[in-house]
Amino acid sequence: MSVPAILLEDVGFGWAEGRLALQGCHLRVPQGEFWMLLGANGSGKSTLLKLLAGLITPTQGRVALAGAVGLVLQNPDHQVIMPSVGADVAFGLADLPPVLWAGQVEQALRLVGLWELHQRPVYALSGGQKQRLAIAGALARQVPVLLLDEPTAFLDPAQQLELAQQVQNLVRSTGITALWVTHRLEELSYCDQAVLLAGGRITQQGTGAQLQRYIHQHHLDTQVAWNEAPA
Ligand SMILES: Nc1ncnc2c1ncn2[C@@H]1O[C@H](COP(=O)(O)OP(=O)(O)OP(=O)(O)O)[C@@H](O)[C@H]1O
Repeated sequence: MSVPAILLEDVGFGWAEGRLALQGCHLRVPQGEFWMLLGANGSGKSTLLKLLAGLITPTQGRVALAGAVGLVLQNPDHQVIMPSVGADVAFGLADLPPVLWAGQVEQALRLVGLWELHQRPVYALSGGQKQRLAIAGALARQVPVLLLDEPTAFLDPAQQLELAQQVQNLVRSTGITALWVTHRLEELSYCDQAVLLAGGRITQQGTGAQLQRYIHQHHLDTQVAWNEAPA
């Protein structure tokens, strides 16, 4: 079996003593696939992404990744910091020799369809364009794994599905692996596989359509907190 892009083996994590935000989590995401992670408020989605991004370390178990990760946050205003599109992507490459910057910036912006706007001020971008700029920042650093934490939280429905489609295309065209956290069932149509988190445990895995069906059949509301894993 080939080396997965993301591997969790029996992972647990507690923010506070005696209470685990994640427990017994097993996950194996093959390289070059687009996966989604779904769960109610407080189910542990952000905690899991923080573990994968290396911001916290597991209390139990093992996390292994194919390489560096790029993290895309809910609100692009928290990570897009330079005044223009091109400058923002170049900023993330500051530790590379400047001779490499131009090519990598152009390639990354072309992949997200923003090259024509590389001189545009960031304040003149739409919400969806800003999220694509944040994704370009990660692509320019040539990370093998992209983690997206509710990237559509601030987008209207049309931009929301457009971004999901664009990430699906990006995964197909570049071979990068993406893990996308969401509350929104309609986004599941774009992923290769999805997993459901409930009460800190991964309780279901399947295609987007299978997860949509499971959630409807069990009358789960992914916007609302359930403390227990569903039966
Ligand atoms: N920095 C923190 N310190 C203490 N507890 C935390 C911290 N971050 C999260 N938690 C707790 O860990 C549990 C899981 O939270 P987490 O933010 O991972 O859930 P989530 O599924 O991402 O929720 P949401 O959809 O609301 O973002 C919750 O009980 C939460 O209160």
